[in-house]
Amino acid sequence: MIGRLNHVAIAVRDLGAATAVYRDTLGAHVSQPQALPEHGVTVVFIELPNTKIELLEPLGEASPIARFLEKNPDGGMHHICYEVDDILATRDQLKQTGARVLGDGEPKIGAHGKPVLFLHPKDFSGTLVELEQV
Ligand SMILES: CC[C@H](C(=O)O)C(=O)SCCNC(=O)CCNC(=O)[C@H](O)C(C)(C)COP(=O)(O)OP(=O)(O)OC[C@H]1O[C@@H](n2cnc3c(N)ncnc32)[C@H](O)[C@@H]1OP(=O)(O)O
Ligand SMILES: [Co+2]
Repeated sequence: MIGRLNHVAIAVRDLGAATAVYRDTLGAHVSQPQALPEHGVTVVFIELPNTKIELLEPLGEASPIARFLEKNPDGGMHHICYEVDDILATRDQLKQTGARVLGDGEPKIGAHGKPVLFLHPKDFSGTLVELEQV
């Protein structure tokens, strides 16, 4: 069902400051910021040899990561994204197991222009899971 690790996401209060840490302290190549108003976040991606790191900052009043940052003021690991071949078939299989698919259950287009879905952290060892169809 799940395939490659596409990215690990870290929620941050200040995307510029976090970008500077990864670029200047860790020597990473950081992409330009991408505002995703339909997802309530602004993101950058750090390409690593074997996967990507996504840094995300709240965008707008109804950001889904606002409460996470209230609980984790320094920021923190927010979600993990696995690649899947067929997101609708995977969703339907997961729903049959009782897993909760977040939102209206329909895939939305994510930062990579691909369909994504999110699964409730309470069903996956306290970890918010994102699925991206590749
Ligand atoms: C798609 C664009 C981009 C990309 O990669 O392409 C992105 O990844 S955008 C990422 C931002 N979008 C999302 O995160 C959408 C899915 N997230 C949600 O719907 C919410 O964040 C949700 C429902 C997971 C949590 O919402 P909220 O924090 O407002 O609700 P609660 O405080 O009631 O949380 C319920 C319960 O879950 C725990 N929780 C919340 N967030 C996380 C998390 N990231 N990891 C682990 N656990 C989490 C929270 O502590 C609550 O637990 P409790 O024991 O009841 O306190
Ligand atoms: Co993501």
